Amino acid sequence: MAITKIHARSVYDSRGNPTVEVDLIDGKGLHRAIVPSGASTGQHEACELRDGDKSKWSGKGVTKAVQNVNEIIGPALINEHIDVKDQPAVDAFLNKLDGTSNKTKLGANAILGVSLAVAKAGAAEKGIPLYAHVSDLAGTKKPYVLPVPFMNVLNGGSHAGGRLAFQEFMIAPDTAPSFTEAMRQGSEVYQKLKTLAKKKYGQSAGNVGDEGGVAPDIETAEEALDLISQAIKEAGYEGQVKIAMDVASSEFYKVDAKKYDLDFKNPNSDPSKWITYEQLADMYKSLASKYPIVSIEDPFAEDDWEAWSYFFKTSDFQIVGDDLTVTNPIRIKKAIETKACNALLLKVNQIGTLTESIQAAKDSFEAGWGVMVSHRSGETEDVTIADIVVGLRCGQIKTGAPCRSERLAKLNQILRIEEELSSGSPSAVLDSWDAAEDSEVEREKAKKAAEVRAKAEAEAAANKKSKAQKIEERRVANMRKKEEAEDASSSEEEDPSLARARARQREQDSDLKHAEDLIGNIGVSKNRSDTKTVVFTDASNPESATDLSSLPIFNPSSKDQFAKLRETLVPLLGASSSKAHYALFLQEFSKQIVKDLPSDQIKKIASGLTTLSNEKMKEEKAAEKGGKKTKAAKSKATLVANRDASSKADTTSYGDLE
Ligand SMILES: C=C(OP(=O)(O)O)C(=O)O
Repeated sequence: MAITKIHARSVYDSRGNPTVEVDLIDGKGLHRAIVPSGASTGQHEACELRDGDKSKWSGKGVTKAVQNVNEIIGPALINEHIDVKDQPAVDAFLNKLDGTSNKTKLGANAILGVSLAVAKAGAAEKGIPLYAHVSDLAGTKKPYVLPVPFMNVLNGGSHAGGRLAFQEFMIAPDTAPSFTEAMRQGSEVYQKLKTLAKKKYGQSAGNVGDEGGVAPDIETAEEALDLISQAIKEAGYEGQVKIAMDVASSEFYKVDAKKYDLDFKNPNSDPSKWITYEQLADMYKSLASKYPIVSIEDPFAEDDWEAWSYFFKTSDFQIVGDDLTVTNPIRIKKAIETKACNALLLKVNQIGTLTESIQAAKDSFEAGWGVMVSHRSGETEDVTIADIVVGLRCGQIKTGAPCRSERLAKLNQILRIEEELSSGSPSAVLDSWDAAEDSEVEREKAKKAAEVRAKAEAEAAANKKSKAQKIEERRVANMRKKEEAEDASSSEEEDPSLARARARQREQDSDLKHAEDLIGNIGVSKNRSDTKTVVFTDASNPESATDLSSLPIFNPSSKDQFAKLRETLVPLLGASSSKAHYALFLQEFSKQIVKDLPSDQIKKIASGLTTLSNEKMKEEKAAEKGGKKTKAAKSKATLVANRDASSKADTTSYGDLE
């Protein structure tokens, strides 16, 4: 469909600064994109063209970039007649038109606005959602992966006042069973945090920073992490909601001294307190040993490569490159080669076109890295990154706190996508710390597990059959005995009806005995209508029958009594955990013992099992791989939904919990 018009204008971002908005019109209608803008920008980012005229908007005007779209890019692109579905051709044309390596001639903000508007036009022409179009462009696997939202709930650094040097403290609800549920957990923790911050630091601590997080005037990372940990605990998500940090350390790196200044917002900062990268690395490790930190972004400055490689060698969590890699395939290549980090922060405006952003993600995946799609601190109502994170199957997004509409716009869009993909039912977490590219491995694992399960079930069925056969054999043998007995009694001239009754009784006794031998020695109460009575009979001493239900241990009512019951049963049952049929036994057992509970209680139990399973899987993976890739995989979260014909969420891995 031919583009008939491309028009740009200057609008405002969430900080009240001008930014570029592009409208593209074709036969399908209007397709609009608005460009975001960073504050802690990396030196190596593509050029954001600002007017620089201090008399207007303090030099932040974008009238030149707008003009470039309206007078150069728009007419040239319309004239070129490139198919809007062919994003690589469009973006290659835009780059050629600019002709510089960093988009300094036309401006990355001008180019990106057009690139994203074209992507929306391409999706509209195909009649599919933008995330599906992005997925087609990138050639990503299915099922789709909904991301874990890394929510920046406490703002510091260049995004807030106060003395705190580290820029972002995020919560990651990575064990939630769906994106919807992750949002609930995040929002509950956030509200708790706000209350706690105000209580501890006064009313103004509830004021929010650029990305919607609270911004109390605190000085150290420990203080921030203590506050967040307490909020997680009070919200009831201890052990479930994790923490991530974006240190944005380029902001406080002293290039000449080669040191980091944690007091960088103080104009009279004391140079004797600036620290080396080794000291900063020790600080991160010590924090990670105290708090559930799963991911650290920009721990070192953008060109302090030595520090990155040093840290990567000796740490065990996700290390994300932002200012270091700037979504630029050349810098990503260098980071891969020097083993500087294991995840990419993907910001579309750092590189300036959708095609190059897709390439950056693909290069990262290929190296076994994680990819976290990111907003900028200066944002707008544009939600394109929500579709990009789903289309690229990254599994992680950071787009601020669950507060301020420019942040929630993206999160709300993912809620809509989740609803669309799962037709209204919550999609399942297949593996909350599994990387998107690892899902293949997981599927293989699940297939193997299903085969093992099927084999065990077949064996169990075969065993059952042979027991039934044995009982039948016994029955036939008894019949024979009965006939012999009848023959004998008739020879003794016994009353035939008496002889038959005696033989029948013998047969019944014999059947019961054999059934006990075969099935085990737990007998069901003779009073079958009272299901609570359970009689245990010792096979070696049939006279000694015990009514288990009469024992006080099996009749608990207080918390302590239930604890006692648990302490008694867990080691008794757990002693068989290595046996072949234990897992099968537990599947049925757990279903039966919860079936009378209300659904919300069952859900809680299932969620506890999911958390346990995720932790186990992490351990297993770490044991299996034992190497660097595990770090990235550990910190990648996936909420997976399947866009098949029925649009149902893929919950296959939860079969066992159903
Ligand atoms: C989102 C961030 O902030 P900014 O947009 O200011 O770079 C970041 O540093 O990751």
